[in-house]
Amino acid sequence: MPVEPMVFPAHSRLLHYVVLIGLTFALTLGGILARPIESLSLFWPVNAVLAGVLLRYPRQATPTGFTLVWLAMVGADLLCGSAWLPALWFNLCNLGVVVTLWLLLSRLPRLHRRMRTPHGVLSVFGACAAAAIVAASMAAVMATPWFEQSLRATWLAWFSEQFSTSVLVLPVLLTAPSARALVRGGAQAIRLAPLLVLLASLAFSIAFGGPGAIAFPIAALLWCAWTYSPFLVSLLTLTAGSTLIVAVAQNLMHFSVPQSEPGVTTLLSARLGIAMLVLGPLVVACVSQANRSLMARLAHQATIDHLTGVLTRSAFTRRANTLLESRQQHAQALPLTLMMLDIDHFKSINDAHGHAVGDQVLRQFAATLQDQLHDGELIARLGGEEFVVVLPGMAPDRARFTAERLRRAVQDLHVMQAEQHLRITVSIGLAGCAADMPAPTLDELLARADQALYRAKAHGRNRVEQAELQRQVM
Ligand SMILES: Nc1nc2c(ncn2[C@@H]2O[C@H](COP(=O)(O)OP(=O)(O)OP(=O)(O)O)[C@@H](O)[C@H]2O)c(=O)[nH]1
Repeated sequence: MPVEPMVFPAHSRLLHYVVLIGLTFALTLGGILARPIESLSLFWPVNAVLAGVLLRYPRQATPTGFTLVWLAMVGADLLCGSAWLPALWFNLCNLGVVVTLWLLLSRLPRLHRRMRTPHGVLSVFGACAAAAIVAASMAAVMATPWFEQSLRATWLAWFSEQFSTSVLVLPVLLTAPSARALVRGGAQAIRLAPLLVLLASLAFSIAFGGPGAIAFPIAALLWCAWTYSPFLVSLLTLTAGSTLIVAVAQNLMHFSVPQSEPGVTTLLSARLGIAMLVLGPLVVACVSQANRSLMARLAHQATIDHLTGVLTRSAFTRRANTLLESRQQHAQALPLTLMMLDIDHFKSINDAHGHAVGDQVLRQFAATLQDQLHDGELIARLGGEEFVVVLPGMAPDRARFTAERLRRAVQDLHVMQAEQHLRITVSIGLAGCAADMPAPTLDELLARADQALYRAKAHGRNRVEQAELQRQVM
């Protein structure tokens, strides 16, 4: 889905444009001051950062916004002493990167644009390559008059720099969690081992040297990729990639490719190699994240009933069995009660008002029960309009009062339907064991509570019936 155009009040739009101009100006100034005199910078992250910001906050991605970005770049360049024509033209090349990335990526569905799918990661790589081709081609047009390099060498230098920088920088901005997600997620401990191994393998790459050494950190990066979030992995690929590029540029890794083709320098070859190297870890990071989310969703679906938000039958069975086993292990076993609850004449609600109203009744019924229960007490939906509650530490005689309270709360419940109040009642059967009695199995408890429930229905509904108390001594 493309990014939707948004309408904002004039003063808010103006403020956003001012922020965009300030950001562009500061980034460009920083980039120029950091680059060696009279040469192309080792990194020019301005274009990728601006594209990332505009993709995340598309309010200013308008013709006016792009023009202001260009003017701010030109202004910063002129301030640093560039001549007018090169400043205008080369910043138009830079703008070409921002606009191409925006045009190609803003049309992607959000999931792909935020690199949550392998398709998204590959699309970002493709868009970075396309943007680098646009900038390199534009720059090469003016290469001969302004550079002492050939057209081919200029094209290759621009392409390799723009491609590698975009591939390293853009994923950080696209995968960065929003402020709201950060607050919701809270502080989380991270496993340090993959990070430490990555740092060690980077140091080893530089110490060992040679062209093959740029691939040494790949194993550690893959370990990071299936351990950390895509955002953290993007930060690590940026750190690892830029460290290696600087190391190659400073000749710390002691290798050089023979310049068989004009313009193909050691740095250019290493830059392209390093850019391609980070593709694998980024894909792995997004696949593992998707896998983790899927597992969490499946676990949630298996545990929580989607309609009422209480436990499912299978989750209830697991937890209730654990409860009964732990009761058995105590020297002084605590009492315990299980209740079966069944809404009366629920079929007639469905028949008279429709299934959707029936669902609403089920939701409000479950919410009413949850309101009445305390921490540690279990509630689950066994199926249809039948629910079960377990009260650990409460003997059936006392639990009867709780059951009565639940019955009255349901009786007082008003479900609004087409401006009418719908009323329901519930029948409850309870069974349990007193303190120091042997723990019955869950199936036994359910069967006894079910018989009590049957009696409650038979005796006129909207009532509580209790099964015989288990009297056997442990
Ligand atoms: N709306 C809705 N209805 C459901 C759901 N699951 C089961 N039902 C309906 O629940 C009704 C259960 O009806 P019965 O078992 O005959 O019981 P009853 O009408 O409550 O009668 P008594 O239990 O004897 O008081 C059936 O009509 C089912 O179709 C659900 O998830 N949503």
